[in-house]
Amino acid sequence: MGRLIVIEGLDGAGKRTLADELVTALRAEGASVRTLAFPRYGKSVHADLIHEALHREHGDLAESVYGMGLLYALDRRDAAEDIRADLRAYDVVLLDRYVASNAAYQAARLYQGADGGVVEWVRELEIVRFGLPVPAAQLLLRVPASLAGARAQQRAETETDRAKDLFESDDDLQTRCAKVYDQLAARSWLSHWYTIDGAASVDTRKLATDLLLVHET
Ligand SMILES: Nc1ncnc2c1ncn2[C@@H]1O[C@H](COP(=O)(O)OP(=O)(O)O)[C@@H](O)[C@H]1O
Ligand SMILES: Cc1cn([C@H]2C[C@H](O)[C@@H](COP(=O)(O)OP(=O)(O)O)O2)c(=O)[nH]c1=O
Repeated sequence: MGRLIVIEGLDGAGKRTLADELVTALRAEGASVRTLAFPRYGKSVHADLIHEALHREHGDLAESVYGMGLLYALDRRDAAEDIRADLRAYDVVLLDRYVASNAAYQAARLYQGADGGVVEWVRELEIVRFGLPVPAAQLLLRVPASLAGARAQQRAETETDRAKDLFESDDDLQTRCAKVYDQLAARSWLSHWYTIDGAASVDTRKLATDLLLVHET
């Protein structure tokens, strides 16, 4: 069995960039790696509905914290068998966002902390009820909300189809979300968290060797 490793952080933190660099570093160490990003836009009807709701379609759907949380969870539920198969076939399954994104964002939307009701609702729904695999380790790519916002803004201006969505446009939400992520990491929510300073340059070679020492899932 391989290791399920998750990258978490704010919109624009640099998760996708880190994932790309980490794949290269892990392969250089001889590991086989499979990557997947949530939400699975273009592959899951739930993810496509999320995208549309975050771009102001589907009436008041995006206003419902639990409704949106459920769509994210259903997208992952549909991917659970594939993740389990990948864990049997690869040394590392690297995910760009996973269950903790749902915990952090929905808690932030409700002005709750990591000890609040919605974080436990996410755990109960996704881990207990849907039986999603628990990550071997979670990486919090930590950057100030202002820097993540600036990077997301730059990306929106330079890449097509990356106009900021409802969550990305809400600076206060991102600031609260950063706090919930810190709390989840401090509580080792679901598993151990590595905190990475995303404002500095990341030593992906060292990170890769550390991750290969993590117990298999
Ligand atoms: N370490 C970094 N320094 C400067 N810019 C970065 C860094 N990491 C990512 N970026 C840029 O910031 C933007 C957001 O990065 P991305 O990896 O897409 O973030 P995320 O996946 O967390 O939303 C992209 O335009 C990317 O090129
Ligand atoms: C995966 C996931 C994302 N989110 C949020 C985080 C982001 O603000 C938003 C979209 O995810 P994101 O991966 O940032 O997509 P994009 O490619 O559009 O930047 O959804 C949740 O609230 N719960 C989840 O389970």
